[in-house]
Amino acid sequence: MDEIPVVLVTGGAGYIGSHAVLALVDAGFPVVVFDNLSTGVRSAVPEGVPLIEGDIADTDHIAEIIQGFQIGAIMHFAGSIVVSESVEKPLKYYRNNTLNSLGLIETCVRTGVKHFIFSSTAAVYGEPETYPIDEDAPKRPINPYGSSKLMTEQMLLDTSAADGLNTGILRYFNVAGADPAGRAGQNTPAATHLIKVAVQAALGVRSGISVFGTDYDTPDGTCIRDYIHVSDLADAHVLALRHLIGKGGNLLVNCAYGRGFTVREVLTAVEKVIGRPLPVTDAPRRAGDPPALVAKADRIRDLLGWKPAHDSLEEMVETALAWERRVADEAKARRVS
Ligand SMILES: NC(=O)c1ccc[n+]([C@@H]2O[C@H](COP(=O)([O-])OP(=O)(O)OC[C@H]3O[C@@H](n4cnc5c(N)ncnc54)[C@H](O)[C@@H]3O)[C@@H](O)[C@H]2O)c1
Ligand SMILES: O=c1ccn([C@@H]2O[C@H](COP(=O)(O)OP(=O)(O)O[C@H]3O[C@H](CO)[C@H](O)[C@H](O)[C@H]3O)[C@@H](O)[C@H]2O)c(=O)[nH]1
Repeated sequence: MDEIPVVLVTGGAGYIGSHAVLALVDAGFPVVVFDNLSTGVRSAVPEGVPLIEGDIADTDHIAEIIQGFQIGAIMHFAGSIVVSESVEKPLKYYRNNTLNSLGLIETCVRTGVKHFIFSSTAAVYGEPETYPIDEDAPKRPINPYGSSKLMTEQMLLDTSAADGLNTGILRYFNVAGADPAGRAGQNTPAATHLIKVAVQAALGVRSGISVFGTDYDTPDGTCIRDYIHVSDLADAHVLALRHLIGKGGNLLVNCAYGRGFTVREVLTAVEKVIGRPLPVTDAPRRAGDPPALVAKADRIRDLLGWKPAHDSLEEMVETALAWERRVADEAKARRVS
């Protein structure tokens, strides 16, 4: 590989961004993190990696950083991510995920950044008519979160065609787990993700867990999702960057394993790992939730040679649990001292 760009990671203090930072550093890329710490935390950024606190809305600040650090590639994780909140506060999502991305993309073009990798989502597909969902399936988001991300995808594709920005659009399905070496995990205390909430309930950090919707048209009535381990996803980002550096152009891939689990199956896996039942309550459907999202996940393997290394539900649960135990132990130690 002839070019080793300095990579600016927006949202690098967050859950997925912090794992991508580890993967980039492990692969030998110089990295700079930019984050407003709205949900991310300073401690998620490894020692030796500069963390610049700021908001992606501040394009002058971004331009200064791009020029100062001679940034050649951007991985854009910063955004608002809670589907149900997007239904209640759509404009927050259009501002942070669409408008702020527009400013960032414009700044990249203006300052000559060559490569841009974007965190998109399975939520762009809405309620697909055929399964598994391939990348060319119709995009009909059913919540503002998905719409806000789809608009950014389109801006990137158009900018790539007009200005030659090499663009990687990575549509993540449901991301779970934590770094198997224990260096990172999901830090957001109010996180809403199923596996995170379930392991917190297992440890008594939460009093229990609700199953949102038990009357979906699925084998056990609960929603189906295609869960992907965060470290496999982080590796996919490094491969995507290498692909753009080597080949240029565009890349648009689903990031998933291509198989789904119901909410109840996930909770059973957590119970198996902890060896006891969870305090589970059935609850009404949550706004904006599609019944099933399972990917056709061949393109990422074919184009990038991606080989998942952590693709068992058990490992996702175990690594999430190990991280949550560590966070709980640290909090306990702080209370005692
Ligand atoms: N977690 C998932 O299952 C999932 C699935 C699909 C797509 N995604 C996408 O992946 C990306 C990362 O998600 P995550 O789960 O790591 O969430 P996260 O909340 O842990 O990380 C987002 C990070 O962006 C920062 N941020 C938010 N708005 C910002 C702004 N205006 N300026 C600067 N920093 C800002 C936050 O402080 C945080 O560190 C998001 O774009 C999300 O939409 C996540
Ligand atoms: O306490 C909980 C939490 C979740 N669920 C259910 O578990 C499934 C997964 O929910 P998550 O909140 O873990 O994830 P989402 O599918 O809502 O959304 C996630 O994956 C999407 C892509 O599939 C988006 O990108 C989004 O950012 C990301 O949070 C859903 O059916 C949800 O209703 C529960 O039953 N109880």
